[in-house]
Amino acid sequence: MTKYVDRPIPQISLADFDKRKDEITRQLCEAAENVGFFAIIDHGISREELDAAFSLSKSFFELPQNVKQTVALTPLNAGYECRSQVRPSTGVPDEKESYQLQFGENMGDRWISDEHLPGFKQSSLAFMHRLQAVSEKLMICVARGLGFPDGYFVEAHDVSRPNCQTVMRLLHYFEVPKETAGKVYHRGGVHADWDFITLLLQRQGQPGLEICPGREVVTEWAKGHAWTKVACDPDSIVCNIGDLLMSWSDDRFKSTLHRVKSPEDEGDNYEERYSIAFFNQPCTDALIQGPQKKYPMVTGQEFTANAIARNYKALQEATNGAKA
Ligand SMILES: O=C(O)CCC(=O)C(=O)O
Ligand SMILES: [Fe+2]
Repeated sequence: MTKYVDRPIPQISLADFDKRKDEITRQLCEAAENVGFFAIIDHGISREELDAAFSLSKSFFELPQNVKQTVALTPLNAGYECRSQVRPSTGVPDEKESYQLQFGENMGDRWISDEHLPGFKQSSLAFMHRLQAVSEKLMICVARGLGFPDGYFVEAHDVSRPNCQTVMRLLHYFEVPKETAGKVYHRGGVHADWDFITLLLQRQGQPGLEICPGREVVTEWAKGHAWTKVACDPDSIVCNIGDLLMSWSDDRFKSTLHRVKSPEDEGDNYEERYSIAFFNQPCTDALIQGPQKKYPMVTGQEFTANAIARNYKALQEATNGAKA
């Protein structure tokens, strides 16, 4: 049985943003320093827009496998993958499929064609811009909180530039058999995100996301630690700090371990699950260094490459360890 502990996940309203920037900055900094997760409400994206985005996602995942494979995942994190993401924490692929969409040149020819899904690219990009607009509000507050000019992080994540690396990820977790016969079906193994801030959208009645604050446990992938269930409210956007912002804030803001629970305990969600994650990533030439200069300056490209290499190394160690 998993150990659980109730930790409050702060809720932050973005209503009257222009008038309330300083108040929101205070709330956001407190959440980022202590929990690493918070939920935003009054973000301006309507229930209809959210429903439409999930319908679009479903229409993609319902395509035949050979059609989805026409946009197979590239090393630049664009395109479709199925049961291929292996987390260092588990050593086996997550029971899911996902489609990574980017604004910039990394996307190449990985958009599903209009022939298969008319208007998919246009509708997805329009929705990505809506999530970008919400992200930019958070970036302004983070900049204020860290003593940078308001536009500092917005410029570093400018999605109108071809070298932008921001990703919207459509996720579909497969149904898990109720009789697991001892097999653990990992949905989203324990990990921390390596981006700036992640925005996560969930569907009513499709829970599963759990967090484990305490960066010190990262090397053990939170095994044996107490988890907190994140409420599955379709009107709020769950946000978490990623490794990039942790580093860019000289470790003041915490990138938090999280997972999508493997259904195995009483009351777990065994049904299929859809979610949408929006990973704010810097332009490749953005220069990254915190106000106290705790870490050497790196470019956006170097930061992302280092994160991928670190993950790969951890994976090698985990899978070699499992074989030994
Ligand atoms: O689907 C979810 O709820 C979380 C997804 C996630 O953590 C990720 O893709 O990094
Ligand atoms: Fe994540």
